[in-house]
Amino acid sequence: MSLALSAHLPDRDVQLDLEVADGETVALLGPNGAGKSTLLAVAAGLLRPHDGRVTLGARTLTHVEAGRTRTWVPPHARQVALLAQDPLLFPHLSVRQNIAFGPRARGASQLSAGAEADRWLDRIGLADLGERRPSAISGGQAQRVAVARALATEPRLLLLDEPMAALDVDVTPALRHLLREVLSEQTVVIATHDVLDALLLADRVVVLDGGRVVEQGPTREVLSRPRSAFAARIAGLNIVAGTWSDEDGGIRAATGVVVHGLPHDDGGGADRVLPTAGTPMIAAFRPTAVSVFPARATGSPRNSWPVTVTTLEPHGDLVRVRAGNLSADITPQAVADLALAPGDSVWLSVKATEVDLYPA
Ligand SMILES: Nc1ncnc2c1ncn2[C@@H]1O[C@H](COP(=O)(O)OP(=O)(O)OP(=O)(O)O)[C@@H](O)[C@H]1O
Repeated sequence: MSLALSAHLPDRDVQLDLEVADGETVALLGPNGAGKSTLLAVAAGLLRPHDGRVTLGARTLTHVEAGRTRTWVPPHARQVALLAQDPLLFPHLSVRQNIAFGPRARGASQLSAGAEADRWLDRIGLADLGERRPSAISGGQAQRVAVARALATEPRLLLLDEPMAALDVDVTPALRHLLREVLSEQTVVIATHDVLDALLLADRVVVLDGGRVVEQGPTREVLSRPRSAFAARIAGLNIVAGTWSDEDGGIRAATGVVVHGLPHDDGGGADRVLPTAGTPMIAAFRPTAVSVFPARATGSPRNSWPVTVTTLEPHGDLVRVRAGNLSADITPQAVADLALAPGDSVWLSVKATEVDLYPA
């Protein structure tokens, strides 16, 4: 079922708008406090907006105007399943009974609800553990059971709130694999911090920040050409926003910094068309393309900016040097040669050919 949601919650300074097509999986990305959980709670009927509407297919689930409720379907009658970080299984029921609970509540006979639970146990690879209590299985297994229990209710919309967050990293691949398999025919909204969830599970990502949608699009497009600071961070790219300047042959940021690069053009080739002056654009480049120098770099067409080092942190085999919003990944040897430390004044340098420029 397609979802359309619009919600204004002035007490949280939140205005959220989201549309999800039938069968689509959308990942909600954003920093803490961006509004991801609020959006899921509004969709699930756990939170009433001051103004807003939630429709699933042709059915209105929530309709509130200036605090006055016009339509309100309670959570249990929405055919919406919400799966939280904590699997919240019924502790006094067996794993199998937990899964059979939804079909039973919908009026299925004990026999057919049990058969449905057995199919799910098989599908999640836990056929041997059906008679155990939730306290006698692992956290990763419990989360699989929670997925099965949610889907056994045949929801028209599935909401996942950071489903991997409480799990050990070694069990997340198995759960992600299961989700990828079972989510394909569902309409799903998944709130996550994790770029892998977005890449492996979602058709589209919606980036929230400060209670608003700041960016959205197909997952690959957003991660390869991010426009918001958060999407750039999870895509592992530096971005600088500015406007095209003919005279600089690059973009000029509000801070006065000029970034030279290759303007994106769809055709490619010799007759590339330069952007019009003043066009808002983003410059993106990888931290591994950035070098750190004690003085201004010269030589091949380069960008070179004076910065102050804020932090140094390990990043794989390299060291990530952060300077404000910009990062450079350099070798530990280079850090030692430069005797780098936070507070140092250095120059960051990146070749223009390493910088991708595209419309903001
Ligand atoms: N129970 C609450 N009462 C009042 N304000 C709240 C409540 N929960 C969240 N907020 C506020 O609503 C805004 C959105 O928060 P929300 O929890 O939806 O963000 P989030 O993206 O889910 O963050 P996180 O990743 O930390 O869970 C924030 O400004 C937050 O402080």
